[in-house]
Amino acid sequence: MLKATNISKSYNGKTALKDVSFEVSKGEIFCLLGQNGAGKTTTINIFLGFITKDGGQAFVNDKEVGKDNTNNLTAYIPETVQLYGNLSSVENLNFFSRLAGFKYTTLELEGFLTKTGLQSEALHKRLSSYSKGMRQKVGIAVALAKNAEVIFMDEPTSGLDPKATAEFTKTCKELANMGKVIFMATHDIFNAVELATTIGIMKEGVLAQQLKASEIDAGKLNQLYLETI
Ligand SMILES: Nc1ncnc2c1ncn2[C@@H]1O[C@H](COP(=O)(O)OP(=O)(O)OP(=O)(O)O)[C@@H](O)[C@H]1O
Repeated sequence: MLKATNISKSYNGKTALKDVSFEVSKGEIFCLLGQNGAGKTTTINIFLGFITKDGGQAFVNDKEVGKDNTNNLTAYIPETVQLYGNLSSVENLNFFSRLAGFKYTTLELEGFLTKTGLQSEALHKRLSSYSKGMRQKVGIAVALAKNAEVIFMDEPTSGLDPKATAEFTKTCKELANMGKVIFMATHDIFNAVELATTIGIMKEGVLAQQLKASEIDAGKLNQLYLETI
């Protein structure tokens, strides 16, 4: 579903990624930890085709990023989801779905939004009144409406309160149960243990650790993280 083979990337001679390899299967959630500047966002940006790599290969569903068209297979939810504040979530979703080539009825659009846990009272209110967690739900609905197979997220729990984080965790698990792949960069060790199937720890552009989340608890992961970085 998602495969990196020896990906490397430098910026002005400075290594950002070095021989990064991993595989993520259908229904898995991969949480990538690492200090600021470790290379997490660069990894995501290469898979999304936002930047080019210097070496190695990135595959989404056996299609190679940069050679085949992988745009419709992926969705991206940045830390702050950019949407139109003067439009409602239904209107935003309609706009972004059409951009991706999909046309839905209002009922279908409402269905995608409520699937993410958004309250039905909020669906026709302007986005400018939404909290960060609510905006994130609209971002997830866009990924669902686009029928993306792989959802990339950057710092998704940053700035979310504990209830919003719990709702987000529940939604991610539902997406994984639907067969989606979730690949996220995060600093949230506790959420990574709760959410991930696989955890990676990146150090200075190298994927230094890869482990099954079921094999570790938050205390041990925290210790391993501090020993690794
Ligand atoms: N556009 C760019 N130009 C030059 N250097 C860059 C650029 N983008 C990233 N870098 C460098 O590449 C390295 C990896 O950065 P990256 O943003 O991938 O790290 P990160 O792990 O996502 O960090 P953070 O947790 O702060 O988001 C860093 O040394 C960074 O300074």
